[in-house]
Amino acid sequence: MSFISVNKLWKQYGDQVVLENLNLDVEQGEFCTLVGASGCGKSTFLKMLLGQETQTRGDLLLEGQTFPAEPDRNRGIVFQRYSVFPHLTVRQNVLMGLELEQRPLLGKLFGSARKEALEKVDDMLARVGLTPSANKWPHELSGGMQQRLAIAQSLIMRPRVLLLDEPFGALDPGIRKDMHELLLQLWQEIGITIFMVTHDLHEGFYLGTRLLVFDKVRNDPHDPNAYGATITYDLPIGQMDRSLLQDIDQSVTNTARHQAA
Ligand SMILES: Nc1ncnc2c1ncn2[C@@H]1O[C@H](COP(=O)(O)OP(=O)(O)OP(=O)(O)O)[C@@H](O)[C@H]1O
Repeated sequence: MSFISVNKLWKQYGDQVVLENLNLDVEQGEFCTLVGASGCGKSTFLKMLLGQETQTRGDLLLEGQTFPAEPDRNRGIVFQRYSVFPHLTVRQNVLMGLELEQRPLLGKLFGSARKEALEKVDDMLARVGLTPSANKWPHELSGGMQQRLAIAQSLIMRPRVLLLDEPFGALDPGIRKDMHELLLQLWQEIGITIFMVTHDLHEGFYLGTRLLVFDKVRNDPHDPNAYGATITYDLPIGQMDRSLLQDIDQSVTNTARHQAA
């Protein structure tokens, strides 16, 4: 049995078919990168993995069981735009998840429970290089630091699956590179399963162990909503040659042009 199984999965919004017939088996610890033309349903797929959206048809299974219909601690997500709380310091931002989990009503920990939680928080801040900024407010951080905080906030909950929706899309190239190294290091240390959407095929190729290409194989010019995207390539990275990368780039660009027409 696979860690995550996707069987004949479809997603429709009204008359619009967004995703059609997705089939996928993912093992624990895999790092899947998702690429595809804008509007091909990559974020929608992440939302289904998160439990924020439900499929129209088909199965989405976590260890053979239907995915929980609500976001829970199994899954953490980081978006392109910073999702941290502006009124909490860096340390409080990371602590909050633990407090809400252990004291859902009060949202506060005391005594030894708080001390223990703060040790975990400080360890996580050290991992993402934010120890010197622990008492700062989010607005005092750079974009890269805010994304590191968002990642720390997700990872402190020890999710089994980390979902990343273009997490580095808004960052400068130099900072992006640093974030790549940090993410690879955390992924190796923690052994978490990652799904990451990116617009940058080369980023997807560099970071993942497996590249999933979302694309439309069917197009009706008179009814652009009639068909959805599916997974057209599912490739173990490392066994791919440059010409295949160019083919994928071309195919994704063609779909983007179709959609824009
Ligand atoms: N809640 C919703 N209600 C109706 N339509 C939606 C909803 N969410 C997404 N869509 C539509 O589903 C399609 C896929 O959107 P989605 O955001 O998943 O694409 P994407 O591949 O992630 O795009 P991008 O790369 O631009 O972020 C789009 O046409 C979008 O308008």
